[in-house]
Amino acid sequence: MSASFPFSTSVSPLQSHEFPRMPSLLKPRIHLPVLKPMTIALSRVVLPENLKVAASELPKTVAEPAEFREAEGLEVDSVTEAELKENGFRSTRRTKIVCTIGPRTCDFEAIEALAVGGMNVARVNMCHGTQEWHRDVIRRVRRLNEEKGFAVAVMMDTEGSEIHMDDLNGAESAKAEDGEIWTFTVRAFDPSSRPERTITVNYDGFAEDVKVGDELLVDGGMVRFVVTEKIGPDVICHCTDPGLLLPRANLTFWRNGSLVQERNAMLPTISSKDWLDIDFGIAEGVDFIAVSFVRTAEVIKTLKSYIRARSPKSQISVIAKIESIESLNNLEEIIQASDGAMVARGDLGAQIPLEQVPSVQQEVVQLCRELNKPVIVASQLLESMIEYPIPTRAEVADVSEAVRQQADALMLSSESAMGQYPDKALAVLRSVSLRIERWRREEKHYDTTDLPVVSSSFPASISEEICNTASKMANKLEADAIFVYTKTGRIASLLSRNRPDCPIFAFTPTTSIQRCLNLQWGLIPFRLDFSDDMESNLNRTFSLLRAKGMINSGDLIIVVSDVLQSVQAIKVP
Ligand SMILES: Nc1ncnc2c1ncn2[C@@H]1O[C@H](COP(=O)(O)OP(=O)(O)OP(=O)(O)O)[C@@H](O)[C@H]1O
Ligand SMILES: CC(=O)C(=O)O
Ligand SMILES: [K+]
Ligand SMILES: [Mg+2]
Repeated sequence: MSASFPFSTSVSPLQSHEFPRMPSLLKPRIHLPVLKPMTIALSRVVLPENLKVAASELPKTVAEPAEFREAEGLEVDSVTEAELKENGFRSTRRTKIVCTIGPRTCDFEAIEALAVGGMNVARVNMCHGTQEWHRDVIRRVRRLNEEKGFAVAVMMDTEGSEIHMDDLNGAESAKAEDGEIWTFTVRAFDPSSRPERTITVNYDGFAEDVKVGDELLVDGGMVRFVVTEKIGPDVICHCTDPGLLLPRANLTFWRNGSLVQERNAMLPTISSKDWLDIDFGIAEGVDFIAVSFVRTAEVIKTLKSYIRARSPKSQISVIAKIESIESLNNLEEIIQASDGAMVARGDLGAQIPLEQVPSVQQEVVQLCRELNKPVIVASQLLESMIEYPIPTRAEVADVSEAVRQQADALMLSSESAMGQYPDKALAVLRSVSLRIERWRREEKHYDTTDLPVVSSSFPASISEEICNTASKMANKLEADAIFVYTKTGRIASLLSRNRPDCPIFAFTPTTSIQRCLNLQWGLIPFRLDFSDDMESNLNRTFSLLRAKGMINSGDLIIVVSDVLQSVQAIKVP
């Protein structure tokens, strides 16, 4: 596994697409019924956490304390349930979808529409908005889960110490025309006193670090300027590639064809504002924290131990965003230390030549799979859908490629945060994922990847081998599904990592692990209280799922659990 990349340092030209396009015929949007989770009471064995008794020694049923009865039954995301019933579970979507929530999608109805459309994870980006704004969004997602039976996870994305422009005093964008003179400054202004064509930069060392002749790239080259003069805190620039400046757009500067990394490279990965946002995220109980501009594994380890100390019981997963050159040089250690990774192609494409982004994407996706970490492919998947109701053919090809690589999840950014067609963009991700996944199965593109051992202890490596074997068995026997009973989620991940042909029904007792599993490829997470008596667990789940119409008698199920270290092949009675 190679973790270093040879980079050329040339600046690659890429313009924003300016093709005029015709209004087009749209596929009808998919409307799925929203169903309440159904709770069916059945008697069962309740085993206290600290009581270790062989399953065979347990009575088949015991009277249970009242507090357990509440949580009894089987809960699955209501949209997943509808999909399972509609299409049969062999054809459910394996690739997960993360949607960034922004001004266009922040109200309850809009979030609900995204959830109905298949959003698995809602992302809030702390670069934008206030904590209050994000708190409202997070609570709406939680309320939606509670009231309407979704299991949408929440991801908080840190701002990080990137250099960016100000928020344009609330304007949606500003247009920079070819040849115009703009001033980038470290001075701040009141909205009323801001001079025309003047942008405040958030990094105090900015005016000192840039030199006359440097190129200033907005959002990785969507708009370009050249520095013509420096006057104290003001940097006077000449626009060489016109385009739209968006609020808080990222800025990089380049000298003689290389990215300039002077003092900004010394800024901390997690700024003091980020630590406040992290405290906020822990308090709000987010499921994932995505760390921007990670450079080393150390920062991930520090954050993970901070979360453990602040909130020992929380299940927050830390996602490393791969978007800087340094992260590529330390890729393997970073991914190893994290609970997952994101190929953040937006900033990545501003740090390395664009033509190197696809190979880095493939490398990160592959490495994550080897190390058993979920991976998200992010940014500009459907960029043109910010303005247009259908994607370009090239965008569909890009999404297809990420699905073909079997990334765990795809992410919408501006398309869902501030675009005109968030629901249509989501529907495109869904339909392309379904089509490409089916094509891959039909073509029998079976994976022959030999996955390296990831477990560090002997018992863990037994579970790992069981999962590998179970997946192979499922493919060979053309099983309808794999059922996995897991308290920690680990063996569900190990099964997902094998990318088997059939879906994986993951039963787990806690809602936080259920939400967390929602980011991983091919997993259909259910919340279910189960016991150490696998026979009774199975009988119970079979009858619950049969009653819901989600499985049928005669379906072939491969069963794995962290209770029994075994693989079973069972026909649903
Ligand atoms: N909470 C928000 N409030 C206002 N605008 C937002 C919000 N979240 C996102 N946006 C808008 O959507 C755009 C895309 O969102 P995204 O999260 O991808 O941000 P970004 O700043 O481009 O990237 P990064 O993830 O690198 O921070 C942003 O540039 C911004 O214009
Ligand atoms: C998502 C993100 O941070 C990026 O693409 O830069
Ligand atoms: K961010
Ligand atoms: Mg970024």
